[in-house]
Amino acid sequence: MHQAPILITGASQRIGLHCAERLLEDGFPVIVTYRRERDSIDRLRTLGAHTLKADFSDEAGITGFIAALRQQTASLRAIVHNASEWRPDAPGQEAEAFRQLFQVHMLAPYLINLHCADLLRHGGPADIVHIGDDVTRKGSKKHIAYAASKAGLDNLTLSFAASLAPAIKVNGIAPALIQFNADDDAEYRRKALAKSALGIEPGAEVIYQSLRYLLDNPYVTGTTLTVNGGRHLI
Ligand SMILES: NC(=O)C1=CN([C@@H]2O[C@H](COP(=O)(O)OP(=O)(O)OC[C@H]3O[C@@H](n4cnc5c(N)ncnc54)[C@H](OP(=O)(O)O)[C@@H]3O)[C@@H](O)[C@H]2O)C=CC1
Ligand SMILES: Nc1nc2c(c(=O)[nH]1)N=C([C@H](O)[C@@H](O)CO)CN2
Repeated sequence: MHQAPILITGASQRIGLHCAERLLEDGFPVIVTYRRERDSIDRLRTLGAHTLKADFSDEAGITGFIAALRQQTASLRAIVHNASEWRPDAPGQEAEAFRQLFQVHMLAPYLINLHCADLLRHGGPADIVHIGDDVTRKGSKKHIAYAASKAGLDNLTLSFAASLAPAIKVNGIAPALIQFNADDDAEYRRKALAKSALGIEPGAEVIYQSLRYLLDNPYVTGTTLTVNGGRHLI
C-alpha cells in the first residue's frame, strides 16, 4: 500500500474517473475533486477515495479548494491536473469563455502547484502531471481559446519542472482523441478517427498507462508525453 495520496482534479467522469479507479485498484490512496454529487463520486468513496467538492471557475473557488486540501492531508504523492472544460469559441461569449478556460486550465494548476508543492516535499517520489492536449501542436480553428489555455498549461510544465527539481518531477500528457462524448454523431466520429495514423478511439486506459509511466520513472521531468495515435503524421 502506498502512503501519501494522489490528487486527481475533475475525476467524476471519463478519464479522471478511470485513472482514480485504476490508482485505487493498484493500491494508491486517492483524493479527487468534483463539482456535483454523482453516483461515480459515491462509487469512488466506496473504493476508499477522499472527495473534495471544488469549482475552479474563479479564484475564490481555487483558493477555497487549496485550503480544504490542506485540511484533508499533510502530504501528497502526486498532483494530477485533469479538470478541464472543452468548449468551442462561441459568438457573444468570447471573453467569458476565455476567462473560464484560463481559470480551469492555467490559474488552477498554477495556484495549486504554488501553494501545495510543499505537500509533495516528503523525501519520497513526488510528481505533478498536467493533462494538456495534442491540439497545442498546431492550434484549433474552432477551439481557439481552449487550445491557447492548454498551450499555457504546457508552458507551466516547463517552468514548474525547472523550479521544483530535484524534489518534484513535473510532466505533461498531451492526448488527442481518447474518448468520444455521448453526443458525438457518426459523421463527427468518422472524421475524428481519420485524423490519426492509428485511427482508433483508444479509451482512458492509455492515459492511465501514461500517468503510471511518469509516476514510476525517476528520470523524466519537463516532458510532455504525446498520446495521439500519430495525428502529427497525417
Ligand atoms: N477525452 C478526450 O478525448 C481528450 C481529453 N483531453 C484532456 O484529458 C483530460 C480528461 O478529459 P475528459 O475526461 O474528456 O474530461 P471531461 O471533459 O470529462 O472533464 C473532466 C472533468 O473536469 C471537471 N471540470 C470542468 N470544469 C471544471 C471547473 N471549472 N472546475 C472544476 N472541475 C471542472 C468536470 O467535473 P464535474 O463533472 O464534476 O463537473 C469533469 O468531470 C482533460 O484535461 C482533457 O482536456 C485532451 C484531448 C482529448
Ligand atoms: N475537457 C475535455 N477536453 C477535450 C475533450 C473532452 O471531451 N473534454 N475532447 C477532446 C476531443 O477528443 C478532441 O480531441 C477530438 O475530438 C479534446 N479535449
